[in-house]
Amino acid sequence: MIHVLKHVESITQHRDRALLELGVASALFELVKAQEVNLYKASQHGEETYLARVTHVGQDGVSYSQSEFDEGGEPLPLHDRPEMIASVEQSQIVRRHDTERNLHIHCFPISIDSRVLGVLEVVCGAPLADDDLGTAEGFLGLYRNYLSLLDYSERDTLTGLLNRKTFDENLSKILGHLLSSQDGDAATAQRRRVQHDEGNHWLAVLDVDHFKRVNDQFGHLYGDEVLLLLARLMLESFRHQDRLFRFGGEEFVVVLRATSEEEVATALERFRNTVENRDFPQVGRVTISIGYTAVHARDSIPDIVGRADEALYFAKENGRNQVCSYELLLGTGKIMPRAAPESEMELF
Ligand SMILES: Nc1nc2c(ncn2[C@@H]2O[C@H](COP(=O)(O)OP(=O)(O)OP(=O)(O)O)[C@@H](O)[C@H]2O)c(=O)[nH]1
Repeated sequence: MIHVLKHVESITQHRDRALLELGVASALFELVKAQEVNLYKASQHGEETYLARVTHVGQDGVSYSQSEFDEGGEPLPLHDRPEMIASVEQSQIVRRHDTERNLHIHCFPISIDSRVLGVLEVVCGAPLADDDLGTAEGFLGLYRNYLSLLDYSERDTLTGLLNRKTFDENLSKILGHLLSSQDGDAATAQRRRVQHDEGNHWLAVLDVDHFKRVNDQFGHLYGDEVLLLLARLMLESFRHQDRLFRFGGEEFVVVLRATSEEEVATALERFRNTVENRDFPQVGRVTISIGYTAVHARDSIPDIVGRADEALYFAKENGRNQVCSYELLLGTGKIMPRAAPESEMELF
């Protein structure tokens, strides 16, 4: 009992998803004497659901993805693993005997508010006894509750998008990853490049045009409705690995991964066009302006946001309802380079 409580204490001291997940997997690995425990996260690509392994605890060691932006191992099409399909679709624990390896695989669905978030896989030499099944379910319940709390503190209450606090944390993690893949040894850098082969990171700031007029003409409630609908359109338009934030007011931020500037420009232009052609209830036509920039390893967060803001400011000053790239504006001489900090301070 004391042993179990120690695990609970260690799990609940984390405010970081990856550490929380690692804590749950390690606790189960030890308590039910598993051969390995894996946590898979579900994601949707079109019609197909994929599972990516984000946490692994086994006799060969421990591994986990360190960032929201690190998708972990290669996504696994769900149809390759029938026990996982059954677990996700029927939302119940499914057990399979892998006769080749003589292992018993137990799949526990992880869902919150009937949304399937993933699967916890517990691999053992023998089927789990009722007591151990109870332990696993208990830890899953703890994990789910804790995840809901984390989710609540990370989201903007009006739109449900990620909030400003989460933005700083996420972007710091990305910069940390970029730096370590630049500075690390060649093998690590190569592995990270493979993991990140979906391209570089870009940051876009989106702002509703003349939003004050919407509030003044239709009232604050309709203004809020516009923000809510806009957030929904963002969720529909951008890809699952792009991160969407509400920065406050009528300003939104998207952190995207793309292989080229054209790809980012196309995604943002498509979204601008979607908004322009949408009929917002009562309010009618709404447009947005967007500024974006590339994210580099040695960037600071204020610098990145400052560059995207400068491109946004240019879009606003030059007719609104358009997408502007900081780098393109700079390259064509439409804006001046931003002043470098006067001196670099070192703090000890
Ligand atoms: N309804 C609603 N309005 C908000 C919220 N947060 C900020 N606002 C309003 O958003 C408006 C922002 O106006 P401005 O920054 O002047 O810009 P704008 O009218 O959008 O004009 P441009 O950005 O120059 O195109 C203000 O009227 C704020 O009161 C919110 O959560 N809900």
